[in-house]
Amino acid sequence: MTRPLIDLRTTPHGGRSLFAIQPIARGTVIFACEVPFGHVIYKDYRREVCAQCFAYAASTSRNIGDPRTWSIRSCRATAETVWFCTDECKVIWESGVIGPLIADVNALLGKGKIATRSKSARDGYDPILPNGPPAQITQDCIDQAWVDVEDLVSSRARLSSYCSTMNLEDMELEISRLVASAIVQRYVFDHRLANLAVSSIIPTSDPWAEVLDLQSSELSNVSLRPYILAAHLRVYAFLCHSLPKHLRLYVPTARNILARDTGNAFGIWDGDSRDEMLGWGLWVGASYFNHSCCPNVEKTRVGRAMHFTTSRSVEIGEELCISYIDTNQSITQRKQDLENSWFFTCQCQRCQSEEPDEASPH
Ligand SMILES: C[S@@+](CC[C@H](N)C(=O)[O-])C[C@H]1O[C@@H](n2cnc3c(N)ncnc32)[C@H](O)[C@@H]1O
Repeated sequence: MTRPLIDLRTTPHGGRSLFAIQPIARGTVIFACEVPFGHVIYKDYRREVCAQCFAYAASTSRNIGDPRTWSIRSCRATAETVWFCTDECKVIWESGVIGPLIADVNALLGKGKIATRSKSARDGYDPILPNGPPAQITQDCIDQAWVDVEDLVSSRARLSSYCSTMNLEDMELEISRLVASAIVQRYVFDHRLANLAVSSIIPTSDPWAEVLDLQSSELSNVSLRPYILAAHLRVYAFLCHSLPKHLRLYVPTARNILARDTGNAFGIWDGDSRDEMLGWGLWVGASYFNHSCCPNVEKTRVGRAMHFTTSRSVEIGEELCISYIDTNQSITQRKQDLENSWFFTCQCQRCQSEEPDEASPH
């Protein structure tokens, strides 16, 4: 048996993080997470992204003469149509349980969205948070807003009436699809309908326990962008309304997923040059990599999997970090990006040693 290369430890500066427990040569794959626990491909890309391996038809790495959308597809009456790059991908997807179930659910969400759009509220008033976001965001007021929405969804009649006038934005529908796909995976796991190959750093047999173990950024996210609270509550009400009965049982877990999505999700990019972001997903086991502005690990998407490879040789005891942002930027820009999108102040060695540059004039 090979000795493990990495270990999860608590740091003084950035919560838990991964460390090398033996010297590691450059180019070593130190961790691979095979499938996302919940993902979404943006609406505009769905005909161009293979539902099985996420290959992008209009990728710049393909020949210009190639068709820019896929032609192989799966279309069942109950499901949303999905496209594939090859017959082989179609066979793999159709023989699985999760993909077809997610396509069924997405068809329901798509119908729900059409209904809500045609009757959308005109003045932006939303009874879900009637007084708008709280002036001072605290954990208590977020908790209270969730108690209030719970009250709304507890009555099927009030929920239907609310959903028939709600104004669900396109991005909120995408978030609903991500949450719904995670709920499907939880359902599949609980009912032992398929083996979930979710590789983890923390040994546990329950992928849902892994999701709950991820760091929540609910308070920091809502504090920085108060409109997110209403968006999350709308997504929740929409899912309570639209999901089939056997999945509705799991909808209360939506808050846990929403709280952990921002801060742990990875973009699904076209290739490593990050030309286009096609969607995003939660590769749960992979979310323990901290950020460094001088990283020693590179993340690569290989089909549905995320692989993590050392970009230089690493000594025993060294922290293993990826980069969450473009590290070719100035320290001011990096700091801003990390604070705005990831809600933390970077404590990496490079940021500690670099002098702050002149802030750009506004
Ligand atoms: C994807 S999680 C990484 C795992 C996380 N440390 C944990 O305990 O679950 C991202 C969070 O880790 C922390 N973090 C990551 N990189 C950091 C850094 N360079 N400096 C400070 N905190 C960092 C921040 O709290 C950030 O929100």
